[in-house]
Amino acid sequence: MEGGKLPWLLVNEIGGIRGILHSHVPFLKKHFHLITMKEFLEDKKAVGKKVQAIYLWWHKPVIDKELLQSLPNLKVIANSGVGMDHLDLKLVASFGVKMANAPRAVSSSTADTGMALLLASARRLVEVHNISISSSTEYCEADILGVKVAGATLGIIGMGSIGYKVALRAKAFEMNILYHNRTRRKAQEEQAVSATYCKRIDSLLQQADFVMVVVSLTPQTHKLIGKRELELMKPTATLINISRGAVVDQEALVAALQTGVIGAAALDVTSPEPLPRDHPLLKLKNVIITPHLGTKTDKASYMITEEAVENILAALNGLPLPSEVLPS
Ligand SMILES: O=CC(=O)O
Repeated sequence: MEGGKLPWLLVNEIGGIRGILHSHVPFLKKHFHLITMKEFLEDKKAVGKKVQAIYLWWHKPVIDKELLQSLPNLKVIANSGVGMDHLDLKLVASFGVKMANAPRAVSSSTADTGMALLLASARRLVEVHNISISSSTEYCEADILGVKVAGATLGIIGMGSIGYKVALRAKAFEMNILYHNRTRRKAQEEQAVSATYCKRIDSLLQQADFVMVVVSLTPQTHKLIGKRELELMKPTATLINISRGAVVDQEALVAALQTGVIGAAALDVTSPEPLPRDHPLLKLKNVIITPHLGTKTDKASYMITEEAVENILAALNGLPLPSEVLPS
């Protein structure tokens, strides 16, 4: 636990289910003395005084008042992703601690996840995979007919950097693109991806064959897609969620899928994650669920760590943080 002159960086653990990746350790060690939660808890007082930064790896460790109180020299918390809904931003700021996220690193891989879910749901990849590996590989064509993606309409709710990259991909798949966003994108950006702005979410929901939710979770977007919104969608439509589970009213979604109000759902996020093993969503044939795959690719996850290091070093050197997040 020596540490030398490098600043001390607290991480949840190294490797394992909730730990930073082993492959990132050499890079992190060039800049910091790494300390894990386990080491911190073994000698809270001595270690607590030395920690200047925390790197949150997929929401861990949990930041609460008690932890903040035991780290008197903490200057900055960097998050391994873009969504900050798991952090009490006001609480952290009240300790004079800065916060940063990693918006640059995540957009392409998260957009790929959205597109992968769209295609997998449209072409029923999970169902047909199961047929292919079952003992009887016979099937009736009528049972595996999918939805033609080219010419179908995709409605993107939330046209930030991830939504925009989804639109770029959807354009290449010859889809018609509608989007809804608090603020309209510039005309040249709309033209670049051939997207049409819908001021009202309702009109997007009524027209789309695929609705993809890409907004951040905030008090305003909590249960943005509820019973009313699902009922506006086409009975053949698919809902894809790559934002946060709580943006969709999950009970209403289960009912909509069970009763044919909508056709299918493909969810990278749920509430909670993972779902309890007896959850009705896990029993539906017209649902695909992935375990918050979002950004999880080799390059994106390394870039996230690079972005975190950039932010932490800026904070420790009293410089502006490239991706500072302020409490609203
Ligand atoms: O969930 C992914 C992120 O917050 O970047």
